Amino acid sequence: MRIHIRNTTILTMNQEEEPFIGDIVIHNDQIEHVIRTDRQSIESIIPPLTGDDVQVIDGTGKVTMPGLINAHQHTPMNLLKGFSDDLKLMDWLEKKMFPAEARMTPEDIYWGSQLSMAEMIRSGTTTFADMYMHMNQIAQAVDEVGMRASLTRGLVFHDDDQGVRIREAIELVESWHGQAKGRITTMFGPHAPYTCPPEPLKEVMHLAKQYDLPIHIHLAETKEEVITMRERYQQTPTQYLYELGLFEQLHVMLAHSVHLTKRDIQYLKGMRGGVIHNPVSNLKLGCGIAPITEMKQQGITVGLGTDGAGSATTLDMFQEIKAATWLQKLDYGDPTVLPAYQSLQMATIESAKLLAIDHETGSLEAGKKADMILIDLNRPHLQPVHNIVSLLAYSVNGADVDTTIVNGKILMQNRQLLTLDEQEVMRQGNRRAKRIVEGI
Ligand SMILES: CSC[C@H]1O[C@@H](n2cnc3c(O)ncnc32)[C@H](O)[C@@H]1O
Ligand SMILES: [Zn+2]
Repeated sequence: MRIHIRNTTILTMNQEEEPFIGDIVIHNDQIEHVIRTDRQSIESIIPPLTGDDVQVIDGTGKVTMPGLINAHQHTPMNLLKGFSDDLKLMDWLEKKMFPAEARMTPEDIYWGSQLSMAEMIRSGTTTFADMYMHMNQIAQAVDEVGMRASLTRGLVFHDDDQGVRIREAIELVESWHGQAKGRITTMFGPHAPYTCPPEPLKEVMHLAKQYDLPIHIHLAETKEEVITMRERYQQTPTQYLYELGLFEQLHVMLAHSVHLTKRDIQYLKGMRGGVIHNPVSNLKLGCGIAPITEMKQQGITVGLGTDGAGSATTLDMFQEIKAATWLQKLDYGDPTVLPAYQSLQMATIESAKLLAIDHETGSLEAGKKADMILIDLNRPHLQPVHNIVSLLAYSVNGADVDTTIVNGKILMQNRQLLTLDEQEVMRQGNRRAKRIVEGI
């Protein structure tokens, strides 16, 4: 099966290549050709593609770019969006989220994750990293819907149930890593320094080494977290992880990383993996501005994620792209800081590096998996077209995405979702959300 996208504006996100007019040919799950037709006729490069096994997409007036990669998510939390706003992180988490999550059934998780997948596909995300519980249900939903995902059983350690959660984390890895035609990968997910004492954290690190898998963890999200860690361990949260050998031994994805000292940034220098910036969630919870410009200057990879819809309130990665660049400009009082292209890199190839799947996705190159989106520029807010990169970073919204393709399969075309029953997902989501939050 081939898909031929004709006469589109292509932004490959490969080594700072400028956008160009061309064609893309997808063969099964892979990109077969990315062809510049502004310089050569397509017929001089490949024979005409015709017949039943070729689907042609007219890309005229559309930009084709790599699918966006949301590197930090809690997909079922979409069911908790908007029920408790304007609270401090710890009040929000401990008084509202944890009690609501304790009421969630495996079916709630299945439908809640699909609600998020519908929103992500609609707004141009093709891959996400998830940390939650009942991960079997999320993996099942990923398999059915067709997205690419890195799945992690979140581990919050209480004395009583440490063994159960670790067993669930191992079961997820053993049952799902490499499944769904290779679209699912897995990691180990100790939740955060303040919920993971040294002994269980060392056990998780040992497992990650044994299975040769990365770690996904929250870090230094609030000032309060820094105070708590100083009281408990006389260390910053980053120093705590560093002293345990985490950055030396493993590929690690660090969500948030807002409150880092200069020395903390030195601890991260040279690490495998890097930092996931979550600017909208950090704004909404009043956490602060992560020092991502400084981290990037030190060679640390910085990707982008929304966090759960419970805090971010939307899963539109185009909002994160804007927030990321604008917050750095504001922080430095300098509009030249974090230019548009770098912000797009964070949402594509840099996030792919964090998920350790940059050999497969994150840029449009022959041989990579066919994960891409088409954005319709035929709208007043996207005209005139002076500069494609500027439009994508500063003017496009998720609702401008026309087509979403993952692993060579079209998940949305002309804004119609093709692999999930959107009405049923919304009906289930609404019904279940009401029951979960009642009385909390
Ligand atoms: C144990 S599964 C993951 C766990 O993380 C919680 N969570 C959601 N958003 C945040 C955040 O911004 N900081 C820390 N923890 C967060 C979620 O409610 C789950 O319980
Ligand atoms: Zn989170």
